Amino acid sequence: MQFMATELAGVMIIEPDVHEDARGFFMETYVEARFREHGINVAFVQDNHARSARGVLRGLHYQVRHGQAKLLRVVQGEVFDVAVDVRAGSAMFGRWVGCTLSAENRRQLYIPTGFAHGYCVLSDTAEVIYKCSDYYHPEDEGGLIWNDPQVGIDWPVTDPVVSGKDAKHPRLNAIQPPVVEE
Ligand SMILES: Cc1cn([C@H]2C[C@H](O)[C@@H](COP(=O)(O)OP(=O)(O)O[C@H]3O[C@@H](C)C(=O)[C@@H](O)[C@H]3O)O2)c(=O)[nH]c1=O
Repeated sequence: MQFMATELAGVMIIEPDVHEDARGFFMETYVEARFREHGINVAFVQDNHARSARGVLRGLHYQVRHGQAKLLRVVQGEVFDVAVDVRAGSAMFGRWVGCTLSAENRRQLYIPTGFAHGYCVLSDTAEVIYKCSDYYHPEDEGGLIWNDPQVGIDWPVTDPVVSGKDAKHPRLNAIQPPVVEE
């Protein structure tokens, strides 16, 4: 398992060691002690699984008081996955990082609390699974509009399919900032 830093401190790409043999493959996807060695010291309490069609864009989401660190991977298809630093007062406020996650590259993306998250689908369908460090609190959901020019995410899709909810998120300068505990 290799941990690679990104331009946004705290957001990490994790590459598994894949053991292939005549039967198929085996890989470890989460080993608490290894993650801790790399500064990822969270307790995951919820796992999610979503399937989406080509061109779907979900996000950008975070929870305001019940921040969720997330560990994402793709088990079918390919997505472009994005984290945006939305922590008020952060030197990196509004900066984004993106990474292609696919069933083929088997990469994982770790996103700490305080970051908005979203992804778009690059294959006919894609199935994303992820662990979260807090429970879903729908009343606590914060959102950032996916195409805010101030953030300038270079999405590899034009005219994506977004939910009614996601079409209404505010721009960066009007978001409700997440409460980040030190
Ligand atoms: C996120 C979530 C949704 N739901 C329900 C609410 C709703 O009826 C349905 C679909 O919800 P949403 O439209 O919010 O699903 P979705 O747009 O996929 O929401 C997710 O987007 C990505 C980008 C994230 O980062 C996640 O944290 C989460 O916010 O599933 C749950 O029951 N539990 C959950 O944890």
